[in-house]
Amino acid sequence: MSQHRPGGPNGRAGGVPALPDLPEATVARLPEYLRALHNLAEAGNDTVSSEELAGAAGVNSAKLRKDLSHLGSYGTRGVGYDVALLIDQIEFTLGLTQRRGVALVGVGNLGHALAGYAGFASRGFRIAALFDADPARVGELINGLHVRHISDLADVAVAESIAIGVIATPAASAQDVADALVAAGVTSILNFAPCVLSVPDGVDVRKVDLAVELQILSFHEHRKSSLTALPGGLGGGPAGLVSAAEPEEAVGT
Ligand SMILES: NC(=O)c1ccc[n+]([C@@H]2O[C@H](COP(=O)([O-])OP(=O)(O)OC[C@H]3O[C@@H](n4cnc5c(N)ncnc54)[C@H](O)[C@@H]3O)[C@@H](O)[C@H]2O)c1
Repeated sequence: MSQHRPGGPNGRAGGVPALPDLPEATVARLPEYLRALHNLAEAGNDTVSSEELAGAAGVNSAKLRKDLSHLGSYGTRGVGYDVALLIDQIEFTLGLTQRRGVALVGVGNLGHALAGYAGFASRGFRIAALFDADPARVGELINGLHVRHISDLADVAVAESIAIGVIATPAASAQDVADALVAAGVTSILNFAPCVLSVPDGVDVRKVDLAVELQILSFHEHRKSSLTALPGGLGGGPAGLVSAAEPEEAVGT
């Protein structure tokens, strides 16, 4: 994933007290902690040690303690963290205590799968509107929502308090869709189209591209095979290739 965040999160919350800024890598790990905490709560755990929670979230415990200290959460020596309290703190920090309306634009192969996914609601998101430009798709009922024409976006965005727009159109249309979302007052965009979007300051864009993830894994496969092919194994290989590779944990932290 990549992120473009020109404006930063502070100072534009419109009446809501400004949250402390957090390192981007910490923000990216908070949802993992939250998922692990919900699992622990469902299994009947009231408290959790930093080691247990770190293991469940797949990070090291020192990093977890540092991340949670940004939230003012330090746990209790010998007891650990209060699971319910930590869930509240992370949900508050991530802004999940307020349900945010999501509009999905582009209801083709990918859009259908996203629109039909029940997991968003259980994690705090309501898909409130579906849009497409193809008249043949308009009116189709998916998961209780009728697909609307993209020309209705501005009106529906206001009526449904849309906060986040998801773009699942071909790349060629994605910038137009982003412009329409921004014009409709949407300030957060999740872009599945394989292209870079240009947006004004104050609009956050996150990009999801599974092909990029596969290409990164391909690089690691390629690198592993180049290392094992060398006499002596690790430490060899083309110098630039080996020195350019950093452990995933070290990136952006
Ligand atoms: N990020 C990922 O991992 C990932 C995975 C698969 C597909 N994709 C991307 O997702 C996008 C959608 O893929 P798909 O297979 O669902 O394509 P698709 O052709 O099946 O669906 C695209 C839909 O967008 C609609 N559309 C086109 N222009 C529009 C506009 N201006 N406004 C509203 N709707 C518009 C089309 O009518 C169509 O229904 C593509 O950009 C594709 O490259 C990304």
